[in-house]
Amino acid sequence: MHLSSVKDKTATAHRADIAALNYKMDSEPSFLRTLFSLILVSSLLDSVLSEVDACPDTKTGLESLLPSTMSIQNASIESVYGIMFDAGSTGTRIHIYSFTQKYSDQLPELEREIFESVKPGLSAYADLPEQGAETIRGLLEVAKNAVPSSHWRKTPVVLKATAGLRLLPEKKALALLSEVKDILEESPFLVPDNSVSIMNGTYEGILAWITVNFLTGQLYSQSKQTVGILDLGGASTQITFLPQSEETLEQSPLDFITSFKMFHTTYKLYTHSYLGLGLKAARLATLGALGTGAVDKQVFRSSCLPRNMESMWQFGGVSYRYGGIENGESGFKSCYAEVLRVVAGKLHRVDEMKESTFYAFSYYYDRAADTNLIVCDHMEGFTSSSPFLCMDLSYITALLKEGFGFKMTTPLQLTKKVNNVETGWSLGATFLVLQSLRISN
Ligand SMILES: Nc1ccn([C@@H]2O[C@H](COP(=O)(O)OP(=O)(O)O)[C@@H](O)[C@H]2O)c(=O)n1
Ligand SMILES: [Ca+2]
Repeated sequence: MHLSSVKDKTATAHRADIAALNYKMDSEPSFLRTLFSLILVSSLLDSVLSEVDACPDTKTGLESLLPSTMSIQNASIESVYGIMFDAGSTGTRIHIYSFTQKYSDQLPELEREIFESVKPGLSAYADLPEQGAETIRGLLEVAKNAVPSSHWRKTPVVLKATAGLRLLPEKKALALLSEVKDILEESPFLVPDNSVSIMNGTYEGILAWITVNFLTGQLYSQSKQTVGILDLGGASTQITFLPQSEETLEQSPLDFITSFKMFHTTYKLYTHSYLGLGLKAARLATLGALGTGAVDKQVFRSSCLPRNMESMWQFGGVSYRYGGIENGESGFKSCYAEVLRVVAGKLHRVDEMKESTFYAFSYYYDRAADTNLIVCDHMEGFTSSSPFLCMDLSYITALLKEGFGFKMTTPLQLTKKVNNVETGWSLGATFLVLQSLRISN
């Protein structure tokens, strides 16, 4: 895979700040080393990279979404605000967006995003719904400071939960959502119908695709050379792209192809969310602990962990004991065999995916950015703060290579933000809310 790391810059940037660092992998262990040490190097060389215009054709400045005659600031145009909560399996985040829209037949222009987050996510409060909902209250204060009070009543606030709540028993998930709804209703913001819900995985992928293609200017461009997205969450993972070939449409299960209308255009997208293949769910699957609940005293072991390690780990409100295999196997080869079992036969692929460009974010980005050592074959050096590094990186490699079937030459761009705006489904979801309330086109 060719990897590029995308650096975010100001919203007025006129040129693409995409630094492409291409290289070829030869074997898995060196791939893993090169891949993740490369990302470290890219973050250290931030200032240098921002000067590199490796993809001069890609416009990422928000101004580039509008013709130059329309990007002149007009003080008489009022800002419109939208508040979106992303209740993910590992944390809850608030995104407060402000937009202007000068002409009703044009895309809205994103002025700014304010972002804040808390950990753990709502699903960690499965048995304490009131306490879980309290985490929302603090984030709402951020919104009150960000949105002028004259706009509070007309600014919609919506919370969408993803895989963490999808995996909880329905009763517990509904109790959490009901407490959250009460807190939103106490706020001064506009609370639309169905403002608190568990989002369907299909939407998660489509809305992230809308976000990334909006931010990279593809939705405005006539050529619509869109990019695909790969989102790796804690509990689920999504892939979405706009198929160009008839074969893809023919070879895909019906529920992988969805037509979606936004900004007066209908997009027929390939999208799927794999529940249970998020990074943290994959840890449980690798350890053989998925679906076991809290098993007292049982230690789940893996060759992806340092031999002498034994510790506790919490996910979704459940604690698990885990450790390495003392006097047993350890290192990349055996670890890779373990994670391969987690992805084997679980993912649908089409040939076109290998030829497309994908933006990969969330854990694809975070775990790469965390990496500052050669992993797997040097686990003795692991600190207790990152015991899962070898397992996670091996899983990401297996998922991309053996799961989705990406070739060495498939370009993947690791992103956290584009133009200082978070990648992910929240911005697309906010467009949908504004559209349904007829606040935007
Ligand atoms: N705005 C956001 C939201 C999540 N993330 C990343 O997404 C990963 C966790 O995914 P998640 O908690 O949303 O899990 P899911 O509910 O999507 O499975 C972590 O790597 C987060 O840092 C992000 O980078 N930016
Ligand atoms: Ca997510």
